[in-house]
Amino acid sequence: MEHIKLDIEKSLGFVTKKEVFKFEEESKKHLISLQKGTGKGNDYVGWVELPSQISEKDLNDLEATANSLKERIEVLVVIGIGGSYLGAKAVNDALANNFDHLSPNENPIVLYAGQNISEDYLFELMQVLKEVEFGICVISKSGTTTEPAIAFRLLKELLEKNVGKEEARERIVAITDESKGALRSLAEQENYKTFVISDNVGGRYSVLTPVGLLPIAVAGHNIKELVKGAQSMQNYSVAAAFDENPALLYAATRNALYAKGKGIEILANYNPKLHNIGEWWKQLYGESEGKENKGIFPASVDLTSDLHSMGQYIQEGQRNIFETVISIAQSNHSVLIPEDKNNLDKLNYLAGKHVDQVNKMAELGTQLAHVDGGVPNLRIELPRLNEFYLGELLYFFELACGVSGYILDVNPFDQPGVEAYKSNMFALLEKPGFEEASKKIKERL
Ligand SMILES: O=P(O)(O)OC[C@H]1O[C@](O)(CO)[C@@H](O)[C@@H]1O
Repeated sequence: MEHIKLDIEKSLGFVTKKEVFKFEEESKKHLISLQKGTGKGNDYVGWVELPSQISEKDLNDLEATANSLKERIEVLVVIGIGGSYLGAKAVNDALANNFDHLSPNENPIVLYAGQNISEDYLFELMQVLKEVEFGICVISKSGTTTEPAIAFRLLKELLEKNVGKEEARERIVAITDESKGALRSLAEQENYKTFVISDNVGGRYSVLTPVGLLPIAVAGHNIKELVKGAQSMQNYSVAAAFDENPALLYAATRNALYAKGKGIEILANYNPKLHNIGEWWKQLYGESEGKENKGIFPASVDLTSDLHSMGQYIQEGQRNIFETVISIAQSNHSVLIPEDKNNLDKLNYLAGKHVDQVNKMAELGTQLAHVDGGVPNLRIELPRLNEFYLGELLYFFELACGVSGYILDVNPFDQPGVEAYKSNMFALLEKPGFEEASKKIKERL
């Protein structure tokens, strides 16, 4: 069976193999702590065994809910922020036709809300939703996050106005905690279909729970294959030797590079469908590792597009970065560059070649240039862009993140720093309970 592969060869001029392999025993130990739940943040390691625990029945239930929504709606609005929407968006965008919005297929279009507090965004979204049959999948683990709560209040009201309370109830699904939070109470009171996010799975590790799987199923993608891919990577990661174990090797190499002053990691792709894999990955690694004044800063670029904007910096800016390239071995479609008898554009030397051959040479040329410019390169290769290998990729990144966070000696499963902006915002908005903080913050203005 073919798996996704990690190649660290082009980072070895910057760290030695010995410096990477120094983490071999430690990373194996951390893998066991994750599996046994004996490390930091062990209340939140439910995702480690999750792929193998998802049952056929769970998947059938999700598909049945997706199908019943599909019968009623043209558009599904996924309301959520952070881990409550990034995984679904990453997978949906990776698998969708780039131009689905211009030639709709039999599946509903998935839109997103609650991931910002922009009045213009919500106004324009509601204008669109007035004219279409829509449903809502509202997702919040805590059930109390302000951004999605505002969006849900507005869109629920609009939906009830459009189709009446009874029909709206059939079109709303809530995914939240089993018993706690405002969303749970609301869902129970309104009698919505609900799915549970387990207590032991944090938002950014939740893409393989209903949080990711339901919106992915509604968009028409094969969630069984996605889960199968994650299971395959779960099984492989337990058994593979260190030098063939992508998750352990990735965790070790990035920590070896970090120890050499490489404090920024840029995740690069050569296929625009992977843009939101980068966004998902940034939350996963940023929230997991950026704490106690430590952590690699996760950034991302879409290439070759960003070679014409960020390329200059990557090539010649501060030498504190390394790059991890996601490459798809074989494209899903075939386009050949045609011969042109006038050859005014001087492109005939490419005639007969696949566009992807050019893309691959751009990738290789860039990788060599960046290495020459002092940027260590790692390369992750997916045989194809499909549900199975995306499932492998997602689980690979999650597992590597847990191990990497433990090597860094932080709790990769909390995010205490996110509260700071929330408390200030609540104080500024004079939320009940924040009277003291309100007074104090206003003195600073
Ligand atoms: O699902 P919730 O509880 O609304 O949280 C959304 C996001 O907010 C955070 O708690 C903080 O950003 C993330 O960890 C999480 O993914």
